[in-house]
Amino acid sequence: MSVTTSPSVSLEMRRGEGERRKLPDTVAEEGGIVCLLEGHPHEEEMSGIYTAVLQGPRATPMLQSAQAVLSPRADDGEEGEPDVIHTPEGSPHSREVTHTPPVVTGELTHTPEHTGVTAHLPQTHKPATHDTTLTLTGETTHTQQTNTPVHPTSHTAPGPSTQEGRVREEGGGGGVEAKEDGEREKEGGMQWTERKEAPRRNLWSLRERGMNERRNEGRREWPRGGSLERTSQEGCGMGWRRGGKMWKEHSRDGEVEDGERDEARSVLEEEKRRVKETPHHHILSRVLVHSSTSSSSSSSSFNFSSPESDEVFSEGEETSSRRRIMRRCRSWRTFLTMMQWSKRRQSSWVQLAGHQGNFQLSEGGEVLKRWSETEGACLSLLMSDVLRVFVPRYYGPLSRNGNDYLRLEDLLSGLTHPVIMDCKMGVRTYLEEEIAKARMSHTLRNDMYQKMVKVDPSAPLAEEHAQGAVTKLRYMQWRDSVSSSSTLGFRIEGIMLENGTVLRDFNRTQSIGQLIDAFLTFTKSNLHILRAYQSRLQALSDVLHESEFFNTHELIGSSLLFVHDSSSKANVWMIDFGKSMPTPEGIHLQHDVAWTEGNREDGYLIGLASINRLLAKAIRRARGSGLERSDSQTLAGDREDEDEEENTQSVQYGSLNPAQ
Ligand SMILES: Nc1ncnc2c1ncn2[C@@H]1O[C@H](COP(=O)(O)OP(=O)(O)OP(=O)(O)O)[C@@H](O)[C@H]1O
Ligand SMILES: O=P(O)(O)O[C@@H]1[C@H](O)[C@H](O)[C@@H](OP(=O)(O)O)[C@H](OP(=O)(O)O)[C@H]1O
Repeated sequence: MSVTTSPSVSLEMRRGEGERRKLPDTVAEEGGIVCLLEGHPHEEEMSGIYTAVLQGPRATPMLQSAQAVLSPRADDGEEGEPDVIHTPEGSPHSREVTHTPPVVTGELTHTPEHTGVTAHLPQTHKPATHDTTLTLTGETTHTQQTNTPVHPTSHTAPGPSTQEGRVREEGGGGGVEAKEDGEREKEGGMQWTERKEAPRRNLWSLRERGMNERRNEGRREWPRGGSLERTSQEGCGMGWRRGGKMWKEHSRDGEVEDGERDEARSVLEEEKRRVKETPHHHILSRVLVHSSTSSSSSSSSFNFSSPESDEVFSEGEETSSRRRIMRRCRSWRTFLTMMQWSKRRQSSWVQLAGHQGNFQLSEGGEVLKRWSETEGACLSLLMSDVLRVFVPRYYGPLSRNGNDYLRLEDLLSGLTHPVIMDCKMGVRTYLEEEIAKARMSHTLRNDMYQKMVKVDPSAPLAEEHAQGAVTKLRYMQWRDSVSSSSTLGFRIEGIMLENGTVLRDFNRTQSIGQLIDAFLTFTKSNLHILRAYQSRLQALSDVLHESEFFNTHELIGSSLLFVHDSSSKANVWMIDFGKSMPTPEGIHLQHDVAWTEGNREDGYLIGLASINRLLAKAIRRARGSGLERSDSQTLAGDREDEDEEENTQSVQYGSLNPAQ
């Protein structure tokens, strides 16, 4: 069987600001497999995961992301599965790959002189009777998410316009062509259906638009205080990783034929087994996690094995180590299968802080957060509060396979290389009820003792060392006191930089100077971004004073999520209401005064004011690097202020009152 993909396989790379590059020297085969041959001149830059846009009437939506590195070598092949690359002499860019695994035999020939790519495919693949064009974009874009119910919006647009399509959509013009289901099916005879609702708008779009509609939709779906609706008919498979175990749901949608699915599944199992035996690698593990999801799922789970671990794709990875790891992925067929099954949309989504395994990326620009009655109630109220513009949209609860979730707007959706920072707000991160509980029972936590010792071996008391454990309250109070929570009313939980590096070591980041440095690192001292944050926080501050929700709730353990991307737009979101409680009758919180047990004050506004103050200082310092005379004088003045503040930073807004 011979299949021709035409007119070309083009691969567009978008990394960094405005950088776009077409890289035509790639190899593809039907089904959306794209690989970059080892030694390809762009191999290094191209390493990464790319989102594929399948086009053409018979393009099967089998691939949504692909690792654009393939390093099969003759000597890497397992017995019975030789992978051979022939490099025609004198033709550095042209290679012939002959693949002869036991079950699948096939051949891919790439002729860069021509625009076409010819693929001789094994019989196990479905025949393609029409031309197929495959385009990869090396960036995150939610519009390509093609879980069964979602059709790639770029179906009628060439790959490079994928981004443009999204931008048009953001602009509110609805520029992306969206055809009705029937039309699509007629057109291509495809088995997928179009999701009529346009994919989620971008973070930066005017959020008011459609908000009421959404809210009403939310109300319809789930009356406040009502019970959870089962909405598993959404039918999207999803994987959830918990304690290293993966369970799967399988979609009812059968894009991939059963035989193929079973076969691929067994190959996948084999690969998982093999990967277990190989050292963990960020890129590979991410690919594997993705490919472990059900075949027709666009959902995926992220597993951050420890707060320090960083499974985010690291672009700073050493090339040779990348190659080494990818070589371990040596079965051509397995690799292809992994790619084919990697059906989730590509996203830079990361869970920066919080409980591991609490989130899943879902389809349609949503994330699923593990259900919490308290958080659900807060989000419900917030959707009709003035604060709603600062809160991810809440689409109601969702039950799936016996698990309940909150459906939330994915705040990273549509962003290219987002840069994010999570600041936990407030002068304390535990509820007063937790103090009462701690008094009743002295449950000891070894895990918290371990975390404590890791940060400061001298922190536990002799008794705690002896028992190798601490109470949760003790740990939480210690956490608040060694970070900037107690003194400044907020602390940095984590930062993800543009290149995917995740910084989480802020346990003891407490001084003004350290925090300003962190802000400058986070914003790369970009004045535009710093100012954008400042103005967003000012707006938040104004709205908080108007908010009924804020007036009537104690916000504990809630975060502000700072997000910007390469376009220098910046936004701040209020997230995590899992411990936000309605204040008892008769208590009216001011949010900007010190906490003493019983007054329930959370110090949220103390934190906000501190961040604002630090941003102002960071701005002055960033400006100072411009070396205008007046600025450098101000800068020197600032430094003195900071030193002074650092020395006088003993005010504890959270009055430590250990219960033990
Ligand atoms: N709506 C969202 N969109 C995108 N990312 C999100 C969203 N909500 C949360 N996150 C990511 O998940 C992380 C943890 O969120 P959150 O604080 O809500 O989780 P949690 O498990 O309740 O935390 P904690 O353990 O502190 O209570 C955030 O730092 C952020 O990176
Ligand atoms: O950030 P760290 O240092 O890892 O510590 C965690 C953090 O304080 C969480 O807020 C807390 O969950 P809650 O806010 O929900 O209580 C969690 O308690 P937990 O382990 O009992 O979940 C702590 O382990």
